[in-house]
Order: sequence, then structure tokens, then C-alpha cells
Amino acid sequence: MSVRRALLDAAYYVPRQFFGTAVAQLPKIKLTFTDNYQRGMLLVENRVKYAQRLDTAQLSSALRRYVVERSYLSDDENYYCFELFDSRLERRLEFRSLDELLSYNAQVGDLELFIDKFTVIPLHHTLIVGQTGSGKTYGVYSFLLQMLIKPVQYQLYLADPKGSSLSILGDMIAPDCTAEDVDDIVALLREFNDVMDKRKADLKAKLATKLEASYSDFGFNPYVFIFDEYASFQSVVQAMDKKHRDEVNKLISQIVLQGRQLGFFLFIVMQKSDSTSLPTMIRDNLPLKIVLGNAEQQTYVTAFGTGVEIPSRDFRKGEGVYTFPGIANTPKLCAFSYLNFDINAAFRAKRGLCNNPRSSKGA
Ligand SMILES: Nc1ncnc2c1ncn2[C@@H]1O[C@H](COP(=O)(O)OP(=O)(O)OP(=O)(O)O)[C@@H](O)[C@H]1O
Repeated sequence: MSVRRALLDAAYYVPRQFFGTAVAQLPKIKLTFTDNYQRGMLLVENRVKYAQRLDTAQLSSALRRYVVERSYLSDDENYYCFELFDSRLERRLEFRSLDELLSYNAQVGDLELFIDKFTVIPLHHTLIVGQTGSGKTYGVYSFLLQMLIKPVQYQLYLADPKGSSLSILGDMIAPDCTAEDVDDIVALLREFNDVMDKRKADLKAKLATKLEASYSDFGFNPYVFIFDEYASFQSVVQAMDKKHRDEVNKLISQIVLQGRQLGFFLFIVMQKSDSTSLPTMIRDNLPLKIVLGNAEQQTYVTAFGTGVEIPSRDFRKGEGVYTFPGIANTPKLCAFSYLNFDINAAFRAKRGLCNNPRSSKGA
């Protein structure tokens, strides 16, 4: 009933005359629930004659405790689909010890990362955007801890041009593969590319026996380059001479274009995803995009493209929206875990599990 009322208020109806009286013909509505009323789906008929566009904001008060997680047009364009979930439901995970994280992680694949109770994503190039304090670094901790406790060995590279917490952490878990200074970061990127090239040659020989396979099919382990404060690195690079700029751009492009099959992944962390600091070609090739906190519209547009609706919510720290092809084609809610234990001590305890990639053979 409240949904019908909201549609009426939004003028989402066809005006008709019934025996001389003006009436509103409302669209067809279907509302279904699953998971013990925790999740739901609202379908609202879409017809050309409803001149208005229906958006989430118009429905949100009618949905009471339910929030729209994702909205899109059905493939046949006959319905607006609103995926709902009960806002009282906590999607964020809380771990009170590293052991709790470890046992949760056991349910997730070796080449997958979880964000919250409902979000597990295959390891891929990643963009994490959010204003200061929105929880980006904390989210990276959560990913790094998962990588360190996987049975598969993740080779980690960390670049932190501002020399803040990630570089301190890097010195702890991967001291030979952590850089702060721009020249050192470029050298690290070169090295990452060199190891990737070696993998390419090794994989090429194997692919002759099994086409369409990728690194994991042959037991190669993943390499991950985590780049914090990418925009401040780019602002220094932009001021370099053309030769250096071109080299850096080539190194980054090669990773995003060739890395997936070879098992070399780039995680870019930044405060805003504008096209000056993140070229469209790079951004379009980062399949997992996460925007944390209450970002500006421009940030959503540059991350996800135009005409994309963001679920209206007051995001807490570590909460935001993400897209990933096939899993969330339009922005879906996510919330990084609350790591309610001594994070530094956890990294110290696991540092031995992180290889020094320089001494590795790239296998
Ligand atoms: N998922 C979360 N659960 C609980 N607390 C969180 C979460 N994410 C962030 N916080 C809290 O918010 C604080 C700020 O987060 P964080 O340092 O990750 O922000 P940031 O986006 O990296 O900021 P900056 O751009 O300034 O580095 C953290 O120190 C932590 O206390």
C-alpha cells in the first residue's frame, strides 16, 4: 500500500477518466521476499506512457526498514527491479581475533576475497576510492590479512607515496617490496613487470598444452601490487619529462591489460577517481570498483559511469558500494569487516607467510 502511495506521490501513473472523474492508473507491482524476509525484490511495471523515470529516492520512505541495494531495468525493460534488504541486518563482519578471520576465510576460495557476509569477489584488478577517513586503508588491511592467511602464497608489493600506515605495514610484511619514494615506486613497478614478463614466457609454453587456461590452472601463485594514494603519485609523475611519464604509464597499462591471465594484479587506492589522476583506459580495466563513504556525485560518475543509481544510505566507515562484472553490474552495497583485534600484531604474526618476491623465481 505504501509503495502504491509513493508511486502516486511521484506521479508515476497514467491519468485516466472514469465516468467523468480523473483517476490514476498505477503500474503493476510485484513484491517478493526471501531469506526469512531479510531480502526482497520489488518489481514495478515500466511502460512508455509513464513519462516519469522512477528512482530509488521516490520509493525509499515507502519501503520503511528495507533499503534498495540495487536497481535496474529488467532485460526486457518491462519492469524496474529493486533489490531490497532489511536495513536492520548487519552485513559487516566482525572478527575478534585473527583466528576468527582465519576460520571465516576457510569458506572462501584461495583466489577470492570477501568484503562482507554477502560479498565474495574473485581476485582481480581493484580500485578503492573514498574520502579521507572513509576506511580505504582499513579495507586494504582486511584484504592483505586474507592474502597472508591463504594456503596459496600471495606475493605482495606495496607502494605508499605518502609514507603512511601502508608503508609501515609493508616494511613489516614485505620490506624488499615496499616503496615510498616516487623513483623507488617506479623501480618497483619495473620489477613487477619483469617478473610478469618471465611468467608470460613460462605460461606461454604451458598454454600450448591447454588453451584458455590461466596462471592458477598451472599452479602459479598470484602477485598483487597495492598502490595507496595513487593520485599523489600521479601528480608527481605528471610533472616528470615525457620519457618518464610514458614509461610509468606503460608499466601500469601492461599490468592491467596482461595481468589477469598471468596472475598479476593491481590494487589502486585513491581519494577521488577523476580522469586526470586515473586515465579512463586504466579505470575501465579495473573490474572491482569500490567507492567507500558518502562520496561526491562526480566520484561515483568517474568510478561507475553516468546514469548509475547509488543506493541512498548514510554510509558508516568502511561501508560503500561496489561493482564487479557478473556479480554487481550496477553499484551494490558492501561493508568491510571490523577487525576488532590488534591488527599490527596480526601482521607481525603472519609476516613470515609473505614471500620476498625478489628471491622468488616467479612461480
Ligand atoms: N570497516 C571498518 N570497521 C570499523 N572501523 C573502521 C572501518 N574502516 C575504517 N574504520 C575506522 O576509521 C578509521 C579511518 O579509516 P582509514 O584510515 O582506513 O581511512 P582512509 O580512507 O584510509 O583515510 P585516509 O585517506 O586519510 O588515509 C580507522 O582507523 C578505523 O578506526
